[in-house]
Amino acid sequence: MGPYTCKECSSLQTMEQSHTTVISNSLSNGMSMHKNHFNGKIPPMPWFGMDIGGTLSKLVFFEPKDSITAQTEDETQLLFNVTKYLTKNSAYGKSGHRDAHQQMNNVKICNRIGTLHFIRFPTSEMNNFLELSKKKGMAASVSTVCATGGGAFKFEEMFKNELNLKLCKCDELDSLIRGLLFTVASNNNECYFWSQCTEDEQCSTQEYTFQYNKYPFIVVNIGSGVSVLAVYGPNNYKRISGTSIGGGTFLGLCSLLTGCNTFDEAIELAANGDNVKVDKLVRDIYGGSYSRFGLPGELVASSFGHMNSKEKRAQVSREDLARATLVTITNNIASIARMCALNERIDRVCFVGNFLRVNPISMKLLSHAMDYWSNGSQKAIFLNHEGYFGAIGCLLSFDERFKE
Ligand SMILES: Nc1ncnc2c1ncn2[C@@H]1O[C@H](COP(=O)(O)OP(=O)(O)OP(=O)(O)O)[C@@H](O)[C@H]1O
Ligand SMILES: CC(C)(CO)[C@@H](O)C(=O)NCCC(=O)O
Repeated sequence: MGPYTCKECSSLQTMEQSHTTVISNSLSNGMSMHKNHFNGKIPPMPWFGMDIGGTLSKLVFFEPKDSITAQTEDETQLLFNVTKYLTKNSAYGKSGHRDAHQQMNNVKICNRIGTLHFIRFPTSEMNNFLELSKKKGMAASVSTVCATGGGAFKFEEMFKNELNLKLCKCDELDSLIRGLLFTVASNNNECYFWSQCTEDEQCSTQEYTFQYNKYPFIVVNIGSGVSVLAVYGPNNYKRISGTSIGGGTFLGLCSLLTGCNTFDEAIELAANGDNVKVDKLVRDIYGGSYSRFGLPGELVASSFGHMNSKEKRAQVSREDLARATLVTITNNIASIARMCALNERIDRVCFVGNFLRVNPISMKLLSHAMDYWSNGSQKAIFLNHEGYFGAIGCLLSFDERFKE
């Protein structure tokens, strides 16, 4: 992960030519931060980081809360208008949402103290987002947007043509790791795990003190598709595996099988269904467990294995099908994560990505699978800002640009 991942941003490149002062590091994870004084100024606000994914676009907005005033009256007014629009609403247009519960206070970026606001909208609504940005004056007020995810490449021309905005492109996995390390370093209560996941009633979340400055660890990013990374240091990671069977697959298959229209609806259906009516279990084949190889009777032997029977098909509900789809996708991800962790000899596995949004069923399944098959040696860790690390890391790379 190089310091200059946003190489294409010409305005920032110009800024770099002015003199740079090293400031103290607000991250204690080894990523040193520097402040560039281009004529004594840092880039004009508002500051955004954007992660344009295959399904969802994530926008992180930095609202300054310190007493440092803007350089010009125009800047103050523009910032005021944008801040008011973004922070006084929690819905934007038809499909934009602000996740107020994830708001991060007292964050230090570019030596400014402020609040991070988290907004998401479907990437398929990009046209409407650009229209709204124009209408609300956001585009006019912003000089630079750091963007990551595949969409930073796919929509680059569109941003230029529609908003006259040049995207400062950052790599999505660099941004993910940078954002994750920063967030964990900034929030003591960012990480948690699920304990006692075999007993559904007793299964609950517990805060996890993640020693983020201790390496290595695995990151499994479950977005539309899945990327598995092994992180060996703040600037040292590799993408060790991936699968196309991810969050997009769950939503796609679930929509086909149940006719549901949204992710939240799919999860709600799954919460009220039973996969045992759809899946063939070990006990359906053995009459009990296959003890010789440690396969309990309740284990799914064959996902959707009952669905070849017309009789069984007549007995399943939409809820059962949604549950079976969720269990199938999640178990497959758990298997890949386990094998990766084993191969790399790493025991801490962080699961992130918006597939885990409002999705305790998958988190419990992942936790149980990691724990059970590793005899307790591998640990599944979850983070509160699940799907926003790419966008956070992207905003930070704005800051990182000011390295000497
Ligand atoms: N409101 C939502 N709308 C659509 N999908 C959602 C929503 N909330 C959660 N999801 C789930 O999150 C997944 C997208 O996650 P995420 O935003 O992390 O990935 P992405 O950046 O869009 O994808 P990729 O990284 O593969 O390009 C969806 O495939 C779906 O399973
Ligand atoms: C293509 C990306 C990296 C886009 O975020 C993601 O969707 C992904 O990792 N998909 C899985 C691709 C694979 O390894 O099979």
